Amino acid sequence: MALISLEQVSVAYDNRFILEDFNLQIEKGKLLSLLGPSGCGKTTTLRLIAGFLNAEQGKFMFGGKDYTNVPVNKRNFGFVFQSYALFPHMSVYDNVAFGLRLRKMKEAEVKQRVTRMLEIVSLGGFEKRLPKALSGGQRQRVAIARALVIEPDLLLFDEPLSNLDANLRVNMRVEIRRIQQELGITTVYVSHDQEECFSISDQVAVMNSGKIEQLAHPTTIFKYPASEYVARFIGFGNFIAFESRSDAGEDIELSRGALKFLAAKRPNGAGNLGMLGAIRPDDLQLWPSTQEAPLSGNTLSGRVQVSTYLGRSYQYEVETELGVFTVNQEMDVPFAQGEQVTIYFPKDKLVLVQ
Ligand SMILES: Nc1ncnc2c1ncn2[C@@H]1O[C@H](COP(=O)(O)OP(=O)(O)OP(=O)(O)O)[C@@H](O)[C@H]1O
Repeated sequence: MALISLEQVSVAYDNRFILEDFNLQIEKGKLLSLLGPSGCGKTTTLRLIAGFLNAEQGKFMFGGKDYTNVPVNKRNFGFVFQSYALFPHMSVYDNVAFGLRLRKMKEAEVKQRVTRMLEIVSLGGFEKRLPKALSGGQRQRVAIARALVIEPDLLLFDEPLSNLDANLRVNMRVEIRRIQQELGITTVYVSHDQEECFSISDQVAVMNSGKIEQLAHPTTIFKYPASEYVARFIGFGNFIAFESRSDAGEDIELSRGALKFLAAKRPNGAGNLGMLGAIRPDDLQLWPSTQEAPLSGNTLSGRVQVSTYLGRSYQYEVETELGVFTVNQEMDVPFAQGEQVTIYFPKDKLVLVQ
């Protein structure tokens, strides 16, 4: 049974629905991310779960109990926000101890818990420091320790890493995942950063205008986006609108005018619905048109319009009779502008979406 269940929830601001008939289930001990562009309703969903916001309609079930009208202070949930919101005049120790003292816990136990939690977030020895004497990453770890020390039934993160620089973000997300798994704590994590969500989640819910477009394991979303929206959001930069499709054993035969293409069926037989083909720029390869592509698969003739150097690879904009394709390719000797090329892509990299 799911630990969290949002059932047919609707939330409106100023008579405008932000979430409508919204459903979401999360299993105990899992980390689920809400991923989507700015304004799609991620924070609203999190605030609803936290209890900062009331739904117009629908139910929020937690551990089999109706939590819809349970006030914030009666929900034993921990929060970590984008701005760490530490108490500036309190030491690291007192910041972390705050929630326990509020619960009137005995000082001996407070000490035991705070010490253990500071060890978990690798801040043992920092007890007496004030927040202003800490780095951004250390402050965020104090915020995480403060949220965890109350042993919450649920942990809620809202863009917790967006104020940190790139290297620290990567380290911190590993840290968050490690702590979450070590303590087996159910977590909802909001971010608009795809890589961040994919790297730490058991499940990712991709949101679009207050609806979940796809909810699945990160690898499933990465390989098999369910819709054009999800495909675009996670970097499938090339699309072909097919005119016909037919079953051909292991494959699906597709056509657009006189051009024929093949898509591999998905291993579990599911998905690959629709007539719109999506391919990542990294999954296309270019060959000089004078050479034959060495592998069997899909090909399309084109001409290099623009070539840009990305460091590890080159990015090409290639003009074809089906529009402009973006190709990322690692190579020592790049294709020149105006060069005639063949675009090649294997059938298992062509994904059909709706
Ligand atoms: N208090 C409010 N009053 C009116 N409209 C609001 C309020 N809070 C949010 N909204 C609107 O609700 C929509 C969803 O906002 P929400 O904060 O949930 O988006 P988000 O996906 O978290 O975006 P971001 O990544 O920018 O934080 C937006 O269009 C926003 O303008």
